Amino acid sequence: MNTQARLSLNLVQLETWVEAAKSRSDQGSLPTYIPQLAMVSPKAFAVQVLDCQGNCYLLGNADLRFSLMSVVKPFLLLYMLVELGADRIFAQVGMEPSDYPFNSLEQLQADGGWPRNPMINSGAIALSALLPGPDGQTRCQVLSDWLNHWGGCSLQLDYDTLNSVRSAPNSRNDAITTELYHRGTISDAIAAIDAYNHICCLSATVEDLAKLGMLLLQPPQPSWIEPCRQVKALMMTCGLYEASSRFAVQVGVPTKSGVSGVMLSVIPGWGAIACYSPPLDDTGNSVAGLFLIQEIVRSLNLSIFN
Ligand SMILES: NC(=O)CC[C@H](N)C(=O)O
Repeated sequence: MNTQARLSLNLVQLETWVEAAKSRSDQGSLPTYIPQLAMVSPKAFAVQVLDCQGNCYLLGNADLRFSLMSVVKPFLLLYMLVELGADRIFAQVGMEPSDYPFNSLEQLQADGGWPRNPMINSGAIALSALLPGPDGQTRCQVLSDWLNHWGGCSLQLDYDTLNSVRSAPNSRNDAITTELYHRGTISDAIAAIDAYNHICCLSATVEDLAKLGMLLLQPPQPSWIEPCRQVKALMMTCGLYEASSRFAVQVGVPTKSGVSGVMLSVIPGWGAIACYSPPLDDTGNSVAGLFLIQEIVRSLNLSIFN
């Protein structure tokens, strides 16, 4: 039970926190390994907060579309848990935090080819192998149709970013995929990495993302309650890679980041915070996003551990 009352948001406060967060973004840098992500404006910014009463707070550029990158991972996991069931999925990937960065081959090798969790690249590539369809495009369409239907959002494949991903071979992801294949975790390496690359390049606005967050907070069917709970637990323990534990202690809400600079927090009983600001810290998390979520959560007593 919460001993401290949770407060509601107002736009004036949000503006103050946004300005403070934006001023910190020059401490971060844009990723260069996907050329398209290095071409965006580091000043680009948008945030949408949707609460469980249906109130919506939006600041920044509402029309801005960005690729989900790793923020698609909780939703790939949700699809898998709902459609294939927890037994099948947790035979394919673990539920332990990772000690190494999100694209670590060493972690996968140390674990004998069994991905630590679905929030890192190895885990998401292993789950992409279970999406139905012959190729990445079809598999991505299956996932985006499903999410658009249930989330009431409009995810679209961003071909420019997909072409950019393909233009700069990612030796780490390729090596992870090869390892998964050789250890027998996946049987079709090409379809798995192709599907993974496609789904990371689904694009959204902060509104789309906040709606997806609400899906985790307000499961549309009773059978989704357990999958949604499991996804939120894994966002809390693994969503920010090596920074997950620190963020859980210091802030305390399930959160997922993506290398495009996107962040999503879901706060049971309260609402969702979707934020986009491209400059990243060393772990690959948005500098402004981390700060903004921390300010909102602390100021309004939203930690799930209160
Ligand atoms: N952290 C991320 O967002 C990683 C996603 C990106 N597509 C990659 O594989 O590197």
